[in-house]
Amino acid sequence: MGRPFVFINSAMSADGKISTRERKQVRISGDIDFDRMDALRAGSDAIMVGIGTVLADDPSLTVKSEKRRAERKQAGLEENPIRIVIDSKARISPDADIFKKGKGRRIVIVSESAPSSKVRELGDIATVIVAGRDKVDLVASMSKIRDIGVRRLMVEGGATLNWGMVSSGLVDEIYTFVGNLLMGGITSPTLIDGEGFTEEETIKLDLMEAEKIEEGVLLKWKLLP
Ligand SMILES: NC(=O)C1=CN([C@@H]2O[C@H](COP(=O)(O)OP(=O)(O)OC[C@H]3O[C@@H](n4cnc5c(N)ncnc54)[C@H](OP(=O)(O)O)[C@@H]3O)[C@@H](O)[C@H]2O)C=CC1
Ligand SMILES: Nc1nc(O)c(N)c(N[C@@H]2O[C@H](COP(=O)(O)O)[C@@H](O)[C@H]2O)n1
Repeated sequence: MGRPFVFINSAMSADGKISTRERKQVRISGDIDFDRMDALRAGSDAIMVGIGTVLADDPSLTVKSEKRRAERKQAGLEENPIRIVIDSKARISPDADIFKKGKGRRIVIVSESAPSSKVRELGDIATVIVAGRDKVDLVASMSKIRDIGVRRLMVEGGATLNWGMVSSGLVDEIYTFVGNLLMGGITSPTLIDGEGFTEEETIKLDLMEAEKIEEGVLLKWKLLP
């Protein structure tokens, strides 16, 4: 029981947006920050994203460095951490890059409302976990993935999943690279969307680190209880 250590890693514009109003992947990080992200991936047991990110970006979530993949293999691990998608209605395509690129286990977490034919189809290429009735229950999901050995979980967004995780009290640390650009837009996704907190509910943070990287800054925050 319990849950893994959970951290969110994200890149955002100076005005707090993680993508533009087109909701497609935007290069915010430079090479150094992408490499830092790759090291975080390689050091995690699993990487998790929401279905919104899969539909928008079609990420592979693989470890890009050959050296890091080799080090994982030497340590008796799969080349890539487990890749997890939160997808209540099983909307992910079997042709998604998460399934096609790189070796390693894939998990799709669906709700009871997912069509059973699609769940069966996904069962051929991934482990399907059911948690929640209409929407994925994130608290139950964390417990289930902890039970299968995930101790360190990297969450790579997007905005709605970040909200779900933070508002459920499931996040320990947040790392944000703030890039030197402005995106604007009332509909552009921010680091954390969802319904938002009231003033009393806001979550206080402890700044662990602030480092200038290329033309931006990396901020590492710990969430306070
Ligand atoms: N700059 C960066 O670092 C990053 C940017 N992005 C950007 O973020 C955007 C995507 O974000 P967004 O559209 O918010 O999508 P998300 O990736 O956050 O996925 C959200 C979806 O997850 C599903 N979900 C299921 N259960 C839950 C739950 N309990 N809580 C929250 N979500 C749940 C919902 O779909 P359903 O009901 O169907 O299950 C929901 O719509 C894209 O524009 C992408 O480019 C993404 C990652 C990193
Ligand atoms: N750290 C970071 N910086 C950026 O500038 C970004 N746009 C992102 N996006 C994330 O990276 C995923 C792509 O992963 P693959 O290269 O396909 O493995 C994307 O889906 C976002 O999660 N991250």
